[in-house]
Amino acid sequence: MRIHVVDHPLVAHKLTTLRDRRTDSPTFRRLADELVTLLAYEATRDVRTEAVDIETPVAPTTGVRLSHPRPLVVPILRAGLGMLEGMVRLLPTAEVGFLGMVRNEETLKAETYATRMPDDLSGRQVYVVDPMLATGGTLVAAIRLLIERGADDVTALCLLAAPEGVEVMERELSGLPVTVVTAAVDERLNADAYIVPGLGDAGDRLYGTAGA
Ligand SMILES: O=P(O)(O)OC[C@H]1O[C@H](OP(=O)(O)OP(=O)(O)O)[C@H](O)[C@@H]1O
Ligand SMILES: O=c1cc[nH]c(=O)[nH]1
Ligand SMILES: [Mg+2]
Repeated sequence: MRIHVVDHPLVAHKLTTLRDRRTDSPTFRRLADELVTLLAYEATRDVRTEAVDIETPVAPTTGVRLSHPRPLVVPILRAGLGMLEGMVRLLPTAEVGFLGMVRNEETLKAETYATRMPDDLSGRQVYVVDPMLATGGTLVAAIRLLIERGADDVTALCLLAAPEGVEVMERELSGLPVTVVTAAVDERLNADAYIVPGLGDAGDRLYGTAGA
């Protein structure tokens, strides 16, 4: 497994506002969307392409286009939905699959409540989007499922990661074709397995359900 931390002043600027507890849900959603675009630019560096012959108004030439089979983008519901639009804006021909997963806040185990994507992912490049990599339980389970279905290249885009979660991913997904792209690796997890300093509960902040 490889990890890539996107080190860019615009990413750091937007992430700081995202972390700020005073940032309201509409602004949080907009910033998450903008950050995905910046992360996706890095994350799609190895997206598969093929040569294509075209004619410009001036001359014939050979360019590139995304190759078949199309990449699959998988948001992990609920919070991952906040990253979907930004991702498909950059990869408009991508297919989209869905994984509904929630972390049981007592056991910290990821529970899957919805799966809607192709059964056969043989030879597919997959981009998983989920803002938070905390204990790593959710992403490890999601990526195992994708690889069991045949995906041969999985990139996870996260807004924030905890070092504990990165370590779990490295151990559990060792030797597998997996890359994690994130805007930052924070200090640690707290006793409730929330990322410190983090940004709180990403789903609640995206959808205005804090304290609900
Ligand atoms: O790395 P982990 O310890 O597994 O935690 C990370 C998961 O927690 C959050 O989702 P949550 O369970 O809050 O669900 P939600 O998106 O519906 O709010 C987040 O979006 C990840 O999916
Ligand atoms: O800090 C965290 C940890 C898990 N899920 C979140 O939304 N935030
Ligand atoms: Mg949540």
